[in-house]
Amino acid sequence: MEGAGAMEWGPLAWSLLSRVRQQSPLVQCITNFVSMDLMANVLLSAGASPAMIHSLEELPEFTPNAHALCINVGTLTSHWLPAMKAAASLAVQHGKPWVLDPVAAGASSFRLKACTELVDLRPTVIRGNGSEIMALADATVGTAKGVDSAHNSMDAVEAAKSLALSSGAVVAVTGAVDIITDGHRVAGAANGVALLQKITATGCSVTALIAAFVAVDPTHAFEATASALSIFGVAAEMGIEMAKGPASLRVHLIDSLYGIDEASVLSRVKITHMK
Ligand SMILES: Nc1ncnc2c1ncn2[C@@H]1O[C@H](COP(=O)(O)OP(=O)(O)OP(=O)(O)O)[C@@H](O)[C@H]1O
Ligand SMILES: Cc1ncsc1CCO
Ligand SMILES: [Mg+2]
Repeated sequence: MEGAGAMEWGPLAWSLLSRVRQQSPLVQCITNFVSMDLMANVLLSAGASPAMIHSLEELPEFTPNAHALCINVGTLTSHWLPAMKAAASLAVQHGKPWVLDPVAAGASSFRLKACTELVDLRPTVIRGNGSEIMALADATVGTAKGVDSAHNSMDAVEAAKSLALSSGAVVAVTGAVDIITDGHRVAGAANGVALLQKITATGCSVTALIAAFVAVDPTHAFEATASALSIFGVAAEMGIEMAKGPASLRVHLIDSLYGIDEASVLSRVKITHMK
């Protein structure tokens, strides 16, 4: 696939979603207990195939067969970390893309160190909220508010660029405008609704959706990441038209992602190059 320089974002995002639906990539998720259900359902509704498999013993047989891996440290313990590291190493060894969600990276030194060690294992994409990306880029504990962001995504643009350059990953910061950067290019995806912040694990789930999109076009991680973020936001925009609050938005978000068609993607995707 061509890069977005030569293509419009709408058709590109539609083409990637179509590939996810056709190829149904197997996405291994090592994720927190809170997000497992929503993450698996978001992946299924987009057409991908989720597998929440995290035991160290299974990884050598399972991870090489996955099309992408998503690692999320939300409910991290010292027992889970070795499996996360082993899975990341296997993914890299077998040429599979992997995506890191550094949940609450600045909440404790244990968590920050774990996230830094995972970044050293060369994720294809890192997706976090503003506070998480700033904590990780500056290697600082204490600036975050638990798993929720205390910063706007725009506050984290420079941190995202420096993390992208130091890690080699595409870095995405979610917020009112989602920022996507490889350290050189910066794009903004302006889809989504503020009420998503009142549904736990929507950020975790969009990270897994990024893994599914990168699975079908691993050599264009920047474009795949922006497209996944925008499509998720479009599904939320369509879902909110039917929702009465966070609980029903959660349901309509999944329905909208499942049913989203080409016309909706082409008319609603709002991605712009910022640099
Ligand atoms: N103010 C906003 N307006 C529109 N969309 C938003 C806004 N804030 C967040 N979003 C969207 O909500 C989703 C989750 O992003 P958020 O930054 O809240 O993730 P998070 O903090 O990691 O969430 P969680 O930890 O609960 O999974 C993304 O799709 C993002 O684009
Ligand atoms: C609420 C919560 N706590 C740890 S992980 C998680 C899900 C949102 O990140
Ligand atoms: Mg999060």
